[in-house]
Amino acid sequence: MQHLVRAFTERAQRIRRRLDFPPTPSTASSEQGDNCNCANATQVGISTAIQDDNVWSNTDDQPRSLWWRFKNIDWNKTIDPQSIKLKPIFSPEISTLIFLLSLSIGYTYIYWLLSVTLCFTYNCCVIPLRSTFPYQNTKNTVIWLICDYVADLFYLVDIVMVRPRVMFLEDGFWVKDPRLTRKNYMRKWQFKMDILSLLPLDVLYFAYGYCQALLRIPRFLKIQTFWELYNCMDSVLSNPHVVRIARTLSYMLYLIHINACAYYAFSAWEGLGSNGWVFNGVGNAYIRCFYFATKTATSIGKNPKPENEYEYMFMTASWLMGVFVFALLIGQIRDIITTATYSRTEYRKLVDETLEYMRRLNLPRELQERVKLWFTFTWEQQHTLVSTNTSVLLQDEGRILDSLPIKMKTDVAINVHIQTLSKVQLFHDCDEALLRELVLKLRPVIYLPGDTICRKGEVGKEMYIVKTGQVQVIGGPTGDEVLATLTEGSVFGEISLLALNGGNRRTADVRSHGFSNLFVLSKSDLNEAILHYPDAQEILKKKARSLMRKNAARERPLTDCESEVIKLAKDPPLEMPRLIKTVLQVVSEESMTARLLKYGSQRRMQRYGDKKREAAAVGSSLFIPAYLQVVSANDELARKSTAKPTRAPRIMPITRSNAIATCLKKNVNVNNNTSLFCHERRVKKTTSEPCLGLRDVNTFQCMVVVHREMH
Ligand SMILES: Nc1ncnc2c1ncn2[C@@H]1O[C@@H]2COP(=O)(O)O[C@H]2[C@H]1O
Repeated sequence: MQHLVRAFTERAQRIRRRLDFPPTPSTASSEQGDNCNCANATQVGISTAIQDDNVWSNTDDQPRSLWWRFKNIDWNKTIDPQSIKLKPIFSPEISTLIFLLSLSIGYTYIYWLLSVTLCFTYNCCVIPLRSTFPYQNTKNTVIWLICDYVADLFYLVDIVMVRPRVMFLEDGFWVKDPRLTRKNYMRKWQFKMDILSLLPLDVLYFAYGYCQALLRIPRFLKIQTFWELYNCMDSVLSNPHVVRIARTLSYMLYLIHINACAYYAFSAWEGLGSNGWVFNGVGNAYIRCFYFATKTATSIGKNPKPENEYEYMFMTASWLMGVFVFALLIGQIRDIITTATYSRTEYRKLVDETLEYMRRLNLPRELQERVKLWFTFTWEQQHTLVSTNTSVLLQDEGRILDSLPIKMKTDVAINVHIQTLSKVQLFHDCDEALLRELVLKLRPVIYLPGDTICRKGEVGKEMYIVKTGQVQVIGGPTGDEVLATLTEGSVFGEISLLALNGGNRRTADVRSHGFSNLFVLSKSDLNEAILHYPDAQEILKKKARSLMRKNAARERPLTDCESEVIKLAKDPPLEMPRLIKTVLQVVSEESMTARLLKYGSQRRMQRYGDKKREAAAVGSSLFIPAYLQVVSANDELARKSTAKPTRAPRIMPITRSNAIATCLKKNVNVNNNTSLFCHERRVKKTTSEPCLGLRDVNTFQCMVVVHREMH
């Protein structure tokens, strides 16, 4: 049961991990076999790791024995040095076996490096210690020798089975062929050093005795593995500064360790306690000597005074090491910490400067508090300073990403914002290329509760996407009605940007409801991006038009007939040429010639004839709606379109009673039973809504068309 529970937990964790790394658009292409290119190498690595994961953790959920796992190791498989993700060790069995098994699985490569590095560290620390301090004696020699040879075994396995199988890059491609990887390893300097590191000088034990640990000094040559481990950890851990500090500290500690060993060796050579400078042999020798070495290396002082030239030389060398090497290492640690805390330091500086500036100007306390709140919230949300005139990826850390190729930068941006962008309906329907183009232009901005994001009537210069939080669109006849509450993934501010309202003015107030995190897209960026994507333009426009219609309906209550003014369209009908008038005078009005001249074509003649008959039936003039425009007194949009008719017909809802009132004003004889109609074909071209003529009892949509061509 326990095994099953563990297996399920691991599976859930694996799936969660995969969800944490949603595939970027480029992933798919990068997972295609061996011929992947360099840029996608990391993704290949990760995907390999995921596949390899299955070997290790029973895809069919059957508990596997260690023996089964061992049997199924593909010893010819190459190791991907990129797939070095640290994974929890999910097999609690004997750790050495895990290391052995891990040889066949790329992603545990880092564990292998760790184990070889531990052996290397053991050798580095123990060889000088045993050579100087009297810690090896005949009683414990066997234990020391066992430890030595276990470490040597790891070295050997590494040289024979691991190193020759590590993949390498050639001409931008990963080489996986085991023969080539072996050759590549044997060509390298590392191979020579590794072979030398296993030089069996231990055979000289027979001549000089088992306590000559110094004979193992070639084991130091395995230092490459130590460096490789740190490099891997640097790229694997989310906080590489810790690794860097650890590495620098380990150098410092090792220097002190060597110094302590040297001090003891010196003291033993001169005779323990033979003068005031040497170690007096009291207490734990290693701790006392380490203490002495630390004081000297860090130049803290209060060291015993040297009494002969050799001691002076020793102290001088120790102090020099303290001044140069330690100063260098401590400087490195300072740099690492400065880099790690750069963002926070910059943030603090900016906050302090801003608050100081506001204090100097004696700005209201409330405003100062709001600014402070904004800084705090922004920091908590983004852990970076948001510059208001640069894009998402051109902020602090983004500036560093600037050196990346644009495609990679887009991948990073998409990954960072994938959750929000996937909720934007607009991007669902649009071309993926547009999304990639837009994502680099998005700029994050935070609003506090109650902040006005845009005001009705302002010139619209930006469009917004809600990342988190809620914003309210305020409008309606009274101007304080909440028209809509927009949540994550909603887009607003596009109407004025696309100039769909006949101008570039905002059509509503938009206010932040709580704390809201938005993406801003400037007009120029939007225009530049959608220029080549007419579909996206159309989607945006369609959405904007539907919003405008909704707002117009809201702002013009159906019962309010008084607010509507009716006037004749400005453009006079085209005048008939004089020659045609003359001909018409001489031919009969009912003749075909006269009718053709009047209507232009037989089709039009027939159509107009039908309409005329229908109009005559209700005693009205022809094409009432075509000559009229209904303008709401408070509808700015409609007034604008009167001044400058657009090519697309404008369609506005009015009540049936209004339509009748309009007709009566124009001396058009209609009553409640009258069926009104307009130029159906034109209306249908631009809308799928039913056009005028519905015999609805109370209200109906009267499509009033204002279009030059209609006259
Ligand atoms: N009824 C509505 N529902 C949702 N959003 C709206 C509504 N009316 C206006 N908006 C949005 O509010 C924005 C205000 O600025 P714009 O006019 O540029 O674009 C507007 C629309 O994006």
